[in-house]
Amino acid sequence: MRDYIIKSGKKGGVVGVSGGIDSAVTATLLSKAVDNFYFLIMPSKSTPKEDLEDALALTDLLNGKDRRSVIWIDDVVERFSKLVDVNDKVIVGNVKARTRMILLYAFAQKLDYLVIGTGDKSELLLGYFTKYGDGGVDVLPIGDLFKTQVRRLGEYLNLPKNIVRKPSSPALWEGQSAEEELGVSYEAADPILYLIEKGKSDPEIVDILGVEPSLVSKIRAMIGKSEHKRKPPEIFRLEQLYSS
Ligand SMILES: Nc1ncnc2c1ncn2[C@@H]1O[C@H](COP(=O)(O)OP(=O)(O)OC[C@H]2O[C@@H]([n+]3cccc(C(=O)O)c3)[C@H](O)[C@@H]2O)[C@@H](O)[C@H]1O
Ligand SMILES: Nc1ncnc2c1ncn2[C@@H]1O[C@H](COP(=O)(O)OP(=O)(O)OP(=O)(O)O)[C@@H](O)[C@H]1O
Ligand SMILES: [Mg+2]
Repeated sequence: MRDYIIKSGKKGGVVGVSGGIDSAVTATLLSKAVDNFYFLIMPSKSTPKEDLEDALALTDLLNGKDRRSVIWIDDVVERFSKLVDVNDKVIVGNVKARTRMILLYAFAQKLDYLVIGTGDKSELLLGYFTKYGDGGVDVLPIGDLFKTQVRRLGEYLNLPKNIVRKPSSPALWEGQSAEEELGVSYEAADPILYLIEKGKSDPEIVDILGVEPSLVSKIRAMIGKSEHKRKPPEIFRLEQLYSS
Protein backbone atom coordinates (compact mmCIF):
# COMPACT_ATOMS: atom_id res chain seq x y z
CA MET A 1 0.00 0.00 0.00
CA ARG A 2 2.82 2.34 0.90
CA ASP A 3 4.63 1.68 -2.41
CA TYR A 4 1.44 2.04 -4.42
CA ILE A 5 0.52 5.33 -2.76
CA ILE A 6 4.02 6.75 -3.28
CA LYS A 7 4.08 5.66 -6.95
CA SER A 8 0.65 7.19 -7.54
CA GLY A 9 2.01 10.56 -6.43
CA LYS A 10 -0.78 10.84 -3.85
CA LYS A 11 -0.22 11.71 -0.21
CA GLY A 12 -2.16 8.96 1.58
CA GLY A 13 -5.33 6.86 1.65
CA VAL A 14 -8.96 7.17 2.71
CA VAL A 15 -11.09 4.15 3.61
CA GLY A 16 -14.71 3.60 4.61
CA VAL A 17 -14.94 1.90 8.01
CA SER A 18 -18.19 0.00 8.59
CA GLY A 19 -17.55 -2.04 11.73
CA GLY A 20 -17.14 -5.18 9.59
CA ILE A 21 -14.05 -7.35 9.20
CA ASP A 22 -12.95 -6.31 5.69
CA SER A 23 -12.76 -2.61 6.40
CA ALA A 24 -11.28 -3.23 9.87
CA VAL A 25 -8.39 -5.23 8.40
CA THR A 26 -7.89 -2.76 5.54
CA ALA A 27 -7.98 0.28 7.85
CA THR A 28 -5.52 -1.36 10.25
CA LEU A 29 -3.09 -2.23 7.45
CA LEU A 30 -3.41 1.27 5.96
CA SER A 31 -2.65 2.87 9.34
CA LYS A 32 0.48 0.70 9.61
CA ALA A 33 1.55 1.41 6.03
CA VAL A 34 1.37 5.20 5.90
CA ASP A 35 1.21 8.23 8.18
CA ASN A 36 -1.48 9.91 6.11
CA PHE A 37 -4.77 8.07 6.40
CA TYR A 38 -8.37 9.12 6.84
CA PHE A 39 -11.39 7.08 7.94
CA LEU A 40 -14.96 7.74 6.86
CA ILE A 41 -17.73 6.22 8.97
CA MET A 42 -20.98 6.53 6.99
CA PRO A 43 -23.90 4.97 8.84
CA SER A 44 -27.46 4.78 7.61
CA LYS A 45 -30.74 3.73 9.23
CA SER A 46 -29.94 0.12 8.35
CA THR A 47 -26.54 0.22 10.10
CA PRO A 48 -26.69 -1.80 13.34
CA LYS A 49 -25.87 0.32 16.40
CA GLU A 50 -23.01 -2.07 17.30
CA ASP A 51 -21.44 -1.51 13.87
CA LEU A 52 -21.22 2.22 14.46
CA GLU A 53 -19.83 1.64 17.96
CA ASP A 54 -17.30 -0.89 16.64
CA ALA A 55 -16.21 1.46 13.83
CA LEU A 56 -15.70 4.29 16.33
CA ALA A 57 -13.81 2.02 18.77
CA LEU A 58 -11.57 0.65 16.00
CA THR A 59 -10.69 4.08 14.63
CA ASP A 60 -9.95 5.21 18.22
CA LEU A 61 -7.56 2.27 18.55
CA LEU A 62 -5.86 3.24 15.29
CA ASN A 63 -5.26 6.79 16.54
CA GLY A 64 -7.88 8.02 14.13
CA LYS A 65 -9.85 10.34 16.44
CA ASP A 66 -8.61 13.42 14.58
CA ARG A 67 -8.55 11.73 11.20
CA ARG A 68 -12.10 10.55 10.77
CA SER A 69 -15.53 11.91 9.93
CA VAL A 70 -18.90 10.42 10.75
CA ILE A 71 -21.43 11.18 8.01
CA TRP A 72 -25.02 9.93 8.08
CA ILE A 73 -26.09 9.22 4.51
CA ASP A 74 -29.87 8.81 4.87
CA ASP A 75 -30.92 12.27 3.67
CA VAL A 76 -28.89 11.89 0.46
CA VAL A 77 -30.13 8.32 -0.11
CA GLU A 78 -33.76 9.33 0.50
CA ARG A 79 -33.45 12.18 -1.99
CA PHE A 80 -32.18 9.76 -4.66
CA SER A 81 -34.92 7.23 -3.87
CA LYS A 82 -37.57 9.96 -4.24
CA LEU A 83 -36.11 11.14 -7.54
CA VAL A 84 -36.17 7.59 -8.93
CA ASP A 85 -39.43 6.77 -7.13
CA VAL A 86 -38.23 3.45 -5.70
CA ASN A 87 -38.14 1.74 -2.36
CA ASP A 88 -36.90 -1.67 -3.48
CA LYS A 89 -34.35 -2.68 -0.84
CA VAL A 90 -31.70 -3.85 -3.34
CA ILE A 91 -31.96 -0.71 -5.50
CA VAL A 92 -31.92 1.61 -2.49
CA GLY A 93 -29.13 -0.50 -0.95
CA ASN A 94 -27.02 0.00 -4.05
CA VAL A 95 -27.70 3.76 -3.86
CA LYS A 96 -26.32 3.62 -0.30
CA ALA A 97 -23.14 1.87 -1.46
CA ARG A 98 -22.72 4.40 -4.31
CA THR A 99 -23.38 7.37 -2.02
CA ARG A 100 -20.50 6.15 0.17
CA MET A 101 -18.29 5.88 -2.92
CA ILE A 102 -19.05 9.51 -3.88
CA LEU A 103 -18.15 10.72 -0.39
CA LEU A 104 -14.93 8.68 -0.34
CA TYR A 105 -13.84 10.16 -3.70
CA ALA A 106 -14.68 13.71 -2.62
CA PHE A 107 -12.63 13.31 0.58
CA ALA A 108 -9.80 11.63 -1.34
CA GLN A 109 -9.57 14.49 -3.79
CA LYS A 110 -9.82 17.10 -1.05
CA LEU A 111 -6.93 15.45 0.84
CA ASP A 112 -4.98 14.38 -2.29
CA TYR A 113 -5.32 10.74 -1.16
CA LEU A 114 -6.34 7.49 -2.89
CA VAL A 115 -9.56 5.59 -2.16
CA ILE A 116 -8.52 2.32 -0.53
CA GLY A 117 -10.96 -0.51 -1.32
CA THR A 118 -11.92 -3.26 1.11
CA GLY A 119 -13.19 -6.01 -1.23
CA ASP A 120 -11.94 -9.53 -0.54
CA LYS A 121 -11.40 -12.33 -3.06
CA SER A 122 -14.59 -14.21 -2.15
CA GLU A 123 -16.83 -11.16 -2.66
CA LEU A 124 -14.99 -10.14 -5.80
CA LEU A 125 -15.30 -13.58 -7.42
CA LEU A 126 -18.93 -14.07 -6.40
CA GLY A 127 -19.83 -10.54 -7.56
CA TYR A 128 -21.09 -9.78 -4.06
CA PHE A 129 -20.57 -6.03 -4.18
CA THR A 130 -22.22 -3.02 -5.76
CA LYS A 131 -20.79 -2.12 -9.14
CA TYR A 132 -19.30 1.39 -8.80
CA GLY A 133 -20.40 1.38 -5.16
CA ASP A 134 -18.09 -0.45 -2.77
CA GLY A 135 -16.57 -1.81 -6.01
CA GLY A 136 -15.63 1.74 -7.08
CA VAL A 137 -12.17 2.16 -5.55
CA ASP A 138 -8.55 2.83 -6.53
CA VAL A 139 -6.84 -0.26 -5.07
CA LEU A 140 -7.83 -3.56 -3.46
CA PRO A 141 -5.13 -4.42 -0.90
CA ILE A 142 -6.96 -7.52 0.46
CA GLY A 143 -8.51 -8.46 -2.89
CA ASP A 144 -6.36 -11.59 -3.18
CA LEU A 145 -7.43 -12.95 0.23
CA PHE A 146 -10.54 -15.08 0.66
CA LYS A 147 -13.01 -13.94 3.34
CA THR A 148 -11.97 -16.79 5.66
CA GLN A 149 -8.34 -15.66 5.33
CA VAL A 150 -9.28 -12.04 6.03
CA ARG A 151 -10.93 -13.16 9.26
CA ARG A 152 -7.77 -15.03 10.26
CA LEU A 153 -5.67 -11.98 9.40
CA GLY A 154 -8.00 -9.94 11.62
CA GLU A 155 -7.30 -12.36 14.49
CA TYR A 156 -3.58 -12.15 13.83
CA LEU A 157 -3.77 -8.35 13.91
CA ASN A 158 -5.53 -8.61 17.28
CA LEU A 159 -8.60 -6.75 16.12
CA PRO A 160 -11.44 -6.44 18.66
CA LYS A 161 -13.28 -9.76 19.11
CA ASN A 162 -16.63 -8.11 18.26
CA ILE A 163 -15.38 -7.39 14.78
CA VAL A 164 -13.52 -10.65 14.18
CA ARG A 165 -16.56 -12.72 15.22
CA LYS A 166 -19.22 -10.60 13.55
CA PRO A 167 -21.10 -12.34 10.72
CA SER A 168 -20.53 -10.54 7.41
CA SER A 169 -23.22 -8.15 6.30
CA PRO A 170 -23.36 -5.30 3.81
CA ALA A 171 -26.03 -3.82 6.17
CA LEU A 172 -27.77 -2.27 3.16
CA TRP A 173 -31.10 -3.21 4.73
CA GLU A 174 -32.07 -4.23 8.23
CA GLY A 175 -31.24 -7.81 9.10
CA GLN A 176 -29.26 -8.46 5.89
CA SER A 177 -26.85 -11.39 6.15
CA ALA A 178 -24.22 -12.03 3.48
CA GLU A 179 -24.26 -15.80 3.84
CA GLU A 180 -28.08 -15.96 3.76
CA GLU A 181 -28.26 -13.81 0.64
CA LEU A 182 -25.49 -15.77 -1.07
CA GLY A 183 -27.08 -19.05 -0.03
CA VAL A 184 -23.72 -20.47 1.05
CA SER A 185 -21.29 -19.91 3.92
CA TYR A 186 -17.84 -18.51 3.21
CA GLU A 187 -16.34 -21.58 4.91
CA ALA A 188 -18.04 -23.70 2.23
CA ALA A 189 -17.58 -21.30 -0.70
CA ASP A 190 -13.88 -20.44 -0.24
CA PRO A 191 -12.38 -23.90 -0.90
CA ILE A 192 -14.58 -24.22 -3.99
CA LEU A 193 -13.54 -20.78 -5.25
CA TYR A 194 -9.91 -21.72 -4.60
CA LEU A 195 -10.15 -24.90 -6.66
CA ILE A 196 -12.07 -23.20 -9.49
CA GLU A 197 -9.26 -20.61 -9.64
CA LYS A 198 -6.73 -23.47 -9.76
CA GLY A 199 -8.48 -24.70 -12.92
CA LYS A 200 -10.10 -27.82 -11.45
CA SER A 201 -13.21 -29.22 -13.13
CA ASP A 202 -16.53 -29.61 -11.30
CA PRO A 203 -16.20 -33.40 -10.87
CA GLU A 204 -12.64 -32.96 -9.55
CA ILE A 205 -13.86 -30.40 -7.00
CA VAL A 206 -16.74 -32.64 -5.92
CA ASP A 207 -14.24 -35.45 -5.50
CA ILE A 208 -11.68 -33.42 -3.56
CA LEU A 209 -14.10 -31.66 -1.21
CA GLY A 210 -16.97 -34.14 -1.04
CA VAL A 211 -19.50 -31.36 -1.72
CA GLU A 212 -22.78 -31.37 -3.66
CA PRO A 213 -22.26 -30.95 -7.43
CA SER A 214 -25.08 -28.38 -7.46
CA LEU A 215 -23.13 -26.15 -5.04
CA VAL A 216 -20.07 -26.17 -7.28
CA SER A 217 -22.09 -25.34 -10.40
CA LYS A 218 -23.95 -22.61 -8.53
CA ILE A 219 -20.67 -20.98 -7.48
CA ARG A 220 -19.23 -21.29 -10.99
CA ALA A 221 -22.39 -19.63 -12.35
CA MET A 222 -22.07 -16.76 -9.84
CA ILE A 223 -18.50 -16.14 -11.00
CA GLY A 224 -19.63 -16.14 -14.65
CA LYS A 225 -22.63 -13.89 -14.11
CA SER A 226 -20.57 -11.25 -12.33
CA GLU A 227 -17.67 -11.13 -14.77
CA HIS A 228 -18.82 -7.71 -16.00
CA LYS A 229 -18.25 -6.30 -12.50
CA ARG A 230 -14.57 -7.23 -12.53
CA LYS A 231 -13.74 -5.71 -15.92
CA PRO A 232 -13.73 -2.18 -17.30
CA PRO A 233 -16.81 -1.52 -19.47
CA GLU A 234 -16.60 -3.16 -22.86
CA ILE A 235 -15.65 -0.79 -25.68
CA PHE A 236 -17.46 -1.58 -28.92
CA ARG A 237 -14.69 -1.60 -31.52
CA LEU A 238 -15.53 0.07 -34.80
CA GLU A 239 -13.80 -2.66 -36.83
CA GLN A 240 -16.10 -5.26 -35.25
CA LEU A 241 -19.18 -3.18 -36.03
CA TYR A 242 -18.15 -2.76 -39.68
CA SER A 243 -17.24 -6.43 -40.16
CA SER A 244 -20.53 -7.77 -38.75
N1 LIG B 1 -23.60 -8.56 -18.62
C1 LIG B 1 -23.50 -7.30 -18.15
N2 LIG B 1 -22.63 -6.43 -18.71
C2 LIG B 1 -22.48 -5.19 -18.22
N3 LIG B 1 -23.21 -4.71 -17.16
C3 LIG B 1 -24.11 -5.52 -16.60
C4 LIG B 1 -24.30 -6.85 -17.05
N4 LIG B 1 -25.26 -7.44 -16.29
C5 LIG B 1 -25.64 -6.51 -15.38
N5 LIG B 1 -24.98 -5.35 -15.57
C6 LIG B 1 -25.12 -4.09 -14.79
O1 LIG B 1 -24.87 -4.40 -13.42
C7 LIG B 1 -25.96 -3.96 -12.63
C8 LIG B 1 -26.13 -4.90 -11.43
O2 LIG B 1 -25.04 -4.81 -10.58
P1 LIG B 1 -25.17 -4.01 -9.22
O3 LIG B 1 -25.66 -2.65 -9.48
O4 LIG B 1 -23.91 -4.17 -8.47
O5 LIG B 1 -26.39 -4.74 -8.45
P2 LIG B 1 -26.64 -6.23 -7.91
O6 LIG B 1 -25.54 -7.16 -8.27
O7 LIG B 1 -28.03 -6.59 -8.27
O8 LIG B 1 -26.67 -5.96 -6.36
C9 LIG B 1 -25.51 -5.85 -5.57
C10 LIG B 1 -25.37 -7.08 -4.70
O9 LIG B 1 -24.17 -6.96 -3.95
C11 LIG B 1 -24.47 -7.04 -2.58
N6 LIG B 1 -23.58 -6.11 -1.89
C12 LIG B 1 -23.62 -4.79 -2.21
C13 LIG B 1 -22.79 -3.90 -1.55
C14 LIG B 1 -21.91 -4.38 -0.60
C15 LIG B 1 -21.91 -5.74 -0.35
C16 LIG B 1 -21.03 -6.23 0.71
O10 LIG B 1 -20.66 -7.40 0.76
O11 LIG B 1 -20.72 -5.36 1.54
C17 LIG B 1 -22.73 -6.59 -1.01
C18 LIG B 1 -25.93 -6.63 -2.43
O12 LIG B 1 -26.49 -7.12 -1.25
C19 LIG B 1 -26.52 -7.23 -3.69
O13 LIG B 1 -26.77 -8.58 -3.51
C20 LIG B 1 -27.16 -3.96 -13.57
O14 LIG B 1 -28.15 -3.08 -13.10
C21 LIG B 1 -26.53 -3.51 -14.87
O15 LIG B 1 -26.42 -2.09 -14.89
N1 LIG C 1 -21.51 2.31 7.53
C1 LIG C 1 -20.42 2.37 6.76
N2 LIG C 1 -19.49 3.34 6.98
C2 LIG C 1 -18.38 3.40 6.23
N3 LIG C 1 -18.10 2.56 5.23
C3 LIG C 1 -18.98 1.59 4.97
C4 LIG C 1 -20.18 1.44 5.71
N4 LIG C 1 -20.85 0.38 5.21
C5 LIG C 1 -20.09 -0.11 4.20
N5 LIG C 1 -18.97 0.61 4.07
C6 LIG C 1 -17.87 0.40 3.11
O1 LIG C 1 -18.28 -0.57 2.17
C7 LIG C 1 -17.42 -1.72 2.26
C8 LIG C 1 -18.17 -2.96 1.86
O2 LIG C 1 -18.97 -3.42 2.90
P1 LIG C 1 -18.78 -4.92 3.41
O3 LIG C 1 -19.96 -5.19 4.29
O4 LIG C 1 -18.49 -5.83 2.27
O5 LIG C 1 -17.43 -4.91 4.24
P2 LIG C 1 -17.20 -5.00 5.80
O6 LIG C 1 -18.39 -4.51 6.54
O7 LIG C 1 -15.92 -4.29 6.06
O8 LIG C 1 -16.98 -6.56 6.05
P3 LIG C 1 -18.10 -7.72 5.92
O9 LIG C 1 -18.11 -8.08 4.46
O10 LIG C 1 -17.56 -8.83 6.76
O11 LIG C 1 -19.40 -7.21 6.41
C9 LIG C 1 -16.91 -1.66 3.69
O12 LIG C 1 -15.75 -2.44 3.87
C10 LIG C 1 -16.66 -0.18 3.87
O13 LIG C 1 -15.46 0.24 3.26
MG1 LIG D 1 -20.23 -5.31 6.34
